[in-house]
Amino acid sequence: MISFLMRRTIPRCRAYSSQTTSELTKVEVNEKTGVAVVTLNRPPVNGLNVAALRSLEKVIGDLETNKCKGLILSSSSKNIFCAGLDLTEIYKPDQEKLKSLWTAFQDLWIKLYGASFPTTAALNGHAIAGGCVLALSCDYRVMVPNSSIGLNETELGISPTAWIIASMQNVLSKRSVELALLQGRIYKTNQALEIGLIDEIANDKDETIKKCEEFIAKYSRVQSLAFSLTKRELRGKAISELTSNRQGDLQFFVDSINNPSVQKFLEKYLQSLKSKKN
Ligand SMILES: CCCCCCCC/C=C\C=C\CC(=O)SCCNC(=O)CCNC(=O)[C@H](O)C(C)(C)COP(=O)(O)OP(=O)(O)OC[C@H]1O[C@@H](n2cnc3c(N)ncnc32)[C@H](O)[C@@H]1OP(=O)(O)O
Repeated sequence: MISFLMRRTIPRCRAYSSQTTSELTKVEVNEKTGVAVVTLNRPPVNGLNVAALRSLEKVIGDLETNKCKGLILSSSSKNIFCAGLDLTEIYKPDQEKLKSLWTAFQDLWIKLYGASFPTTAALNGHAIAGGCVLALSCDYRVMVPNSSIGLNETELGISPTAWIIASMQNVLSKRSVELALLQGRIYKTNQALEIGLIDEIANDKDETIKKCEEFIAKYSRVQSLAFSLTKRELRGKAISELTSNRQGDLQFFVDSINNPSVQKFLEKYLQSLKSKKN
């Protein structure tokens, strides 16, 4: 359990106190503001396996319980926010693990997208596929230059489900969503800003966090209850639709991943990622 100690005399530079809940997700809470920096920590690329998804979901649940004032999602990697689902878990998958993976991803999205406090993504690097979904589930995105963000699922041979489309529709125009999803497009930082996929560019990781803090501070005069009820009104429909069709959504994912042409693509894709270094 994360405890919130509001010691107002703590100097600014020491305000964040480390409260590690797991090696996979580090949590630091600013004791002055009640804002939590949650850092994804699964090297090398923060690939999302069941343990990583569950760890982040638990942290968000704890932050809810402790009436967190805001969340800044970050990464311990130098140049990668998150490379999406762990591809090794969806290539030649164990069927039970595959189901657990998608169920954990659904659970995490429900918590993050529906969080009752302001949420931000401090994108210190690439945010691809599931990594982009994490960013889109937040209320605000700040990214460093020369990084990539987008949903490349159609390139992988799978199609985004309704709740993922809803997350993108929340942020982009209908036209931009169509182009982004149908083309499986990955955007560079400046292109992402142009279409509204991110909200701001920052020079480095520290600045992404500072800009996220500034965004969250804008809510200091807003009543927490009004904030959470309004957010629920805005986002509740997409969440309810997933909640009432979790099994169907899971089956669609499992069938998509088991499709032989998707498996064939994944084999080549993984090889191409590995051979980049040679
Ligand atoms: C309903 C049915 C459809 C369901 C899905 C639809 C909904 C969509 C929503 C969510 C989507 C979920 C699916 C996914 O998330 S699948 C994951 C897709 N991810 C990617 O395509 C990203 C692939 N990676 C990259 O492009 C690059 O690695 C990059 C992140 C840009 C970083 O590049 P770089 O800094 O050059 O690092 P490397 O490429 O050398 O990578 C370092 C090592 O990490 C391995 N790697 C990379 N990505 C992954 C990954 N996602 N999972 C596991 N491993 C990964 C890479 O192979 C290198 O390994 P090694 O050091 O052993 O060579």
